[in-house]
Amino acid sequence: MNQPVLEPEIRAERDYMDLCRVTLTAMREEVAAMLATGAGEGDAVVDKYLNNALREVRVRALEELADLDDVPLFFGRLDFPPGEVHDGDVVRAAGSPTHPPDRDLVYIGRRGVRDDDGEPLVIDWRAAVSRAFYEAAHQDPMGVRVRRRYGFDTRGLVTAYEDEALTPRAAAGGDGLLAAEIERPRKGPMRDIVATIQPEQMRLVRAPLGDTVCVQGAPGTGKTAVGLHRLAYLLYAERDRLRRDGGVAVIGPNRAFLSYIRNVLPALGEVEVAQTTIEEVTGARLAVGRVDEPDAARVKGDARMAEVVRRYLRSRIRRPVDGVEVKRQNRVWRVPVEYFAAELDAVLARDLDYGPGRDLLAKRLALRVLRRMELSGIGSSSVEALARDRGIDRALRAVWPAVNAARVVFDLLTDAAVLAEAADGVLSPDEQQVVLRTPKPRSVKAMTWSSLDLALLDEVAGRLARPARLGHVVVDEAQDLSPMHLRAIARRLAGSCTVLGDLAQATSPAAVSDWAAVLTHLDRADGRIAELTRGYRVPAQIIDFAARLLPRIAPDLRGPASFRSRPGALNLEETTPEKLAATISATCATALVEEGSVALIAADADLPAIAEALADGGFRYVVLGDDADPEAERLALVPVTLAKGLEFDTVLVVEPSRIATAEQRGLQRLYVALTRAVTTLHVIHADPLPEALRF
Ligand SMILES: Nc1ncnc2c1ncn2[C@@H]1O[C@H](COP(=O)(O)OP(=O)(O)OP(=O)(O)O)[C@@H](O)[C@H]1O
Repeated sequence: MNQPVLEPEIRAERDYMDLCRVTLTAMREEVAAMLATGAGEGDAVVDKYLNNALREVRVRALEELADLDDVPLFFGRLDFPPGEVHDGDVVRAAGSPTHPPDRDLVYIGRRGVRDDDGEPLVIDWRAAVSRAFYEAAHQDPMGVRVRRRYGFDTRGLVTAYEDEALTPRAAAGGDGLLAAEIERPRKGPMRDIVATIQPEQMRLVRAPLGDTVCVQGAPGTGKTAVGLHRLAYLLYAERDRLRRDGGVAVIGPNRAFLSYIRNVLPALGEVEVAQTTIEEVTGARLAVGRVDEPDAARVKGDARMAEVVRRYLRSRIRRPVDGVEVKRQNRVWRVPVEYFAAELDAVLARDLDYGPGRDLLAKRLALRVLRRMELSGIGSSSVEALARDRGIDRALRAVWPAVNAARVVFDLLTDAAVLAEAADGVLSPDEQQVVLRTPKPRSVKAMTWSSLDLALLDEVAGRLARPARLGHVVVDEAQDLSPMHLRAIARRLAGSCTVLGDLAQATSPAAVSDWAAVLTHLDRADGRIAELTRGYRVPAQIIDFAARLLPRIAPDLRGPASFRSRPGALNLEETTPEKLAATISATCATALVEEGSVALIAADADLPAIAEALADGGFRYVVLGDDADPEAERLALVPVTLAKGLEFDTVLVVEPSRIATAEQRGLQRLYVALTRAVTTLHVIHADPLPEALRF
């Protein structure tokens, strides 16, 4: 229900926002002063560690209290009958616009703001009382009488508000501010959506920490937004536990995407989240230098490769032919070969991974020596020290050699005999052939690595030593991960995860094509699969056009029901090869007149020529994937392989048929490209459109 704009009311709300900002600044200054003066710290020597910990907490608090000028400190208000909500949530601080005796007001914002006396000015959107802001409905008002949403200008100043009376008889409120928020021209990285999270999204955001949730959703249904907000919610609700379990991380498809989402969590006050890619997780600092052919990718990404690795490592273990000799205290202590063999059998019976098995064998041999020493009255050594003795090390090298993960992968992928021995009965001869690297790189150092090689490397490394664990992981664009990638994530999961993706956008040949299987590879088969069906980003005219590809790429999926309709949003511009460059230039020029971000998406191979033509025409742009700052120019040239997860106000997709034929899953790639636009899509082509798109 739209209220006429009452100037005094808006002024009062602005004043209140100012008060909140001043209070936040004071909170921050107080922490900064304590940090500077060392207030509360103990003795510099005796309490060194405690002091350091206190300083770390204060530095983090400062980061969390960072104030972004154009981000409003509250975005909603709930009006309850007096006495209805917990006293500590109600705004009573001096300076609040009204202290009406007939109602309790609760302001909702990105983080809680309290005055000197601890009285709340703004309640965090994740607090229990805030739930009603998102979920109160006419059928179930949750005690709320009026829900107020605010509109802001680009500087974060209140310019409007929308009140919704939540009485059973009232008509449903309009979606005016939601539509305005979505259509607000894009500038820079992704924004948070706390002010307008929808009930179906909020149910996923607030899923308990123990729940693994897998969200399938068409383009623009808010999967990424839901994943990031769930992380913020979990950190609010279970921060200590998540810290204890190793922290949290977001795994995204590439650096361009991570750069795009980088501000969302900090804007919500969450600065402790690692944002990374699967290649960074698995790569042990090795970079990706090549892409596998589809046939090779399918085999390398298959979970059977884990068995190949296991067998290879097992084959390195040999029976002992000599006993063990340890020199200590001027004497030689011996473990006869038959006892050595017995220890080996005992360790093998435990079926441990390669690294822990090796450590255990060393310890058991050391214990045997130690017992002999103790029987002789010489017991000055520890098991740990003895396990590192040169004699034990020599014996282990002959029986259970230490291995290097990169070397193992190199041997498996470059030596047909080594692979055949490990993969016999697991991979067919054809499959073995397809993963072998020819010509063979000269050395491990000379090897270039694909994303799937790195997943293999991680599988080996994971059997040598357990990687650091994480309390919760959000995996975005998960439809592209292979079983081997998913195993690498599972290895690091101490708790649950949030899996986000769209099977229709799966472009990787090694991708798992159903969510139940994804959850099984993640070792979270009991995870819940949910679907988001309302599309927020893409207007109906564009999504309906793109959805023509669905029968070919994902026959079981439907396009989203778009939240918005924009007549004129879709423009098909057919031209001739001679006029293609001119058409592109003219469309870019028109698009740049409007406010907001503009992207040109084309097949990777076509982009350099298009870029050159645009440069000749005097256009300034950034090419995504270069080191250049993606926000340096309004026009971005996007190689289609980097478009996933991104969005722009206006998008030009150039020569769809060339995108469709550039790779095996080219139609899926095209579906991604066609669904990046928030307001307008221009499809520019001289070649005929792919058949599925023709009218
Ligand atoms: N409740 C909401 N309020 C405001 N904006 C929203 C809401 N939900 C989604 N959006 C906006 O819709 C756009 C798409 O969201 P998001 O990128 O999370 O979708 P996605 O499902 O991950 O898409 P893709 O499959 O293309 O990666 C973003 O601009 C996001 O801010």
